[in-house]
Amino acid sequence: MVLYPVIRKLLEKRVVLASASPRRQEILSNAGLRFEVVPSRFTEKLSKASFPTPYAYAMETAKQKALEVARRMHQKDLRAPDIVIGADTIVALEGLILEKPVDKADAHKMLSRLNGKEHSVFTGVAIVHCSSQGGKLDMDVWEFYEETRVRFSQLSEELLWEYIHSGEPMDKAGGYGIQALGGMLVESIHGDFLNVVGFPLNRFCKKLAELFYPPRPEDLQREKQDSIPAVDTFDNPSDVEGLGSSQGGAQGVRDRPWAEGGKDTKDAGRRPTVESLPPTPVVELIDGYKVSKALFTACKMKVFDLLRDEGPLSTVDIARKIDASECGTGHLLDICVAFGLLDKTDRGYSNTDLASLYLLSDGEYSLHSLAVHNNNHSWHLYNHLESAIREGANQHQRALQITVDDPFQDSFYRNKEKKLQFMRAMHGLINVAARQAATAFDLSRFSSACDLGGCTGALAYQLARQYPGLKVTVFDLPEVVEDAVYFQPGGPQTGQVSFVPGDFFRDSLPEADLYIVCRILHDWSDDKVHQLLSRISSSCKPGGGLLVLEMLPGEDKREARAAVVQSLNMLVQTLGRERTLSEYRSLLQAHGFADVRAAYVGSIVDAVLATRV
Ligand SMILES: Cc1cn([C@H]2C[C@H](O)[C@@H](COP(=O)(O)OP(=O)(O)OP(=O)(O)O)O2)c(=O)[nH]c1=O
Repeated sequence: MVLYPVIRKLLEKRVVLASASPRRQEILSNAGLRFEVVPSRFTEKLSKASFPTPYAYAMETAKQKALEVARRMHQKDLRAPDIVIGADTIVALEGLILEKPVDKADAHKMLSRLNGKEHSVFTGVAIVHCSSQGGKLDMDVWEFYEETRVRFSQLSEELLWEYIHSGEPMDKAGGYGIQALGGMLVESIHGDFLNVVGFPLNRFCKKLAELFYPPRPEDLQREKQDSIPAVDTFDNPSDVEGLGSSQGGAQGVRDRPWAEGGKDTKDAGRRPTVESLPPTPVVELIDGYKVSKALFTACKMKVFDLLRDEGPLSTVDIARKIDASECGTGHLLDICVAFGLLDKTDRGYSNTDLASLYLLSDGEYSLHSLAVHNNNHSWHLYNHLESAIREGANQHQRALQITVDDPFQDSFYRNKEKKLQFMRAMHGLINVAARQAATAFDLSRFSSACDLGGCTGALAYQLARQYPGLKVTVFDLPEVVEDAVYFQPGGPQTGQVSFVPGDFFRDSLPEADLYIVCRILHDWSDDKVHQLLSRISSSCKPGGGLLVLEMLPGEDKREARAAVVQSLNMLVQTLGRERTLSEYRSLLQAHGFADVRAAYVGSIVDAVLATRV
């Protein structure tokens, strides 16, 4: 039986499971999927320390497993499969990632760690859609993860060893198999059981549904928010052709790279009525600014730092320490709990993992300064959004009484304090995206790179970490370079990175095999972008590369929410806008670059790589 038409859609495709795991094979074939099994040869050796979260590591490993198989099959057959599915399951406990034990002693170490405690099992899944033209392989990747919480009973040493001697732990993440003898170790589980066994089938079906079929308004009403749409939602004779039909899918639509939103002729002209539309999304949209402002305020008042240093704390204690009213503090804390930033127990409030990772003022992936910058700067500009829309121009003059020819020199860097705030904000943001940006393409053929407008060097250090043979020059304004030293991380890669002060519109660019512009082109008007590209093009040798890291909105601008929001932000704050892949392709080709390729890697930047002819 094929339960879901989304699975049935895949029956028409050549689908490959890039996994040797017998559990994954069983789960997918039980669901009615037909596929070939080609185990991946990707060795699971990514540096765990370079990932902000355990699930980011699992997703990247899953992606690399699938990409390896797609490339190998394409090379061998000159015909890649249509779809390659990769997965990686890990166990995470107190910031530690546990994979398969290497021997019995290792299994014992892992099981002892898990003993009597709750841990998370994450499975990262990558669905790679392949197409080839003229022998060249194009791949779009769709990634997601699922988390299941599992609690172990308190187990005796004797029982642990007996279990280890059964041999079951050896090929399983965390050293146990919940589906067999290991089930006896487990006291409770919260979440998808199959996710623990190696494949989150339910979430997989939902993802496929998202990729193929945009929901219709009446379906939103009929289904629970997070449910798999009912069969008749899909069984529509005018539905999309399937994965293979969306030529260059990810180029056009990123959130659903392979769907053809709005093409469903049966729905054309249908209007949602008040009775059929759930009001919640609109109310949530209206309330969005209240939540943002609460988050900014909690950051500004350093609530998360306080709880890291002294938590758990009660409302009264927090109010006293942040010098605020008890009633106001209570509201602020409640909002943080409701949005998953704080936990509340009998002992008081404490940071969740999310807050510890992103909202402390000094964490590696801290977005604290970004929140403060939004509060202190962007917020004022957005008060004049209507004027920005009417005039099609930024609002520095109205909001801050500043005439802006150059948003950086005239506004963001207008005094030392503002400059450092902006640098800190960008540093956190780029750090979060840097790993995915650095590995979106294999850059190992380049021996030198120049990151134009590379600010604190966040991307440069990550590139150095990923490519030990690469020398990276960060080229930025003198006032930025003078303070970049405050952001230098420790570690051997610092020797690969150097800073050169200069203005990329005026001064000669450092020599490099690869030029990089990360979130730079979107700041500028088309004229300025042409100027800059022309300067890069003159400096770049034939065969050299240009890597553009920007968000890529869908061609029809309805998709890729984060990108369209960011484009609006560019209007309000700068002289530029986000551009689509085809716009970048034309720009790059006009300046002597060819072989323009795109990788859709994340919500902060996507990547476009081109070669100088
Ligand atoms: C926690 C747990 C994991 N596992 C398994 C699922 C995965 O097969 C394995 C984790 O290893 P993975 O590296 O995710 O997968 P794999 O090596 O088996 O296969 P491949 O890399 O070729 O895709 O652990 C269970 O079977 N039961 C469990 O309870």
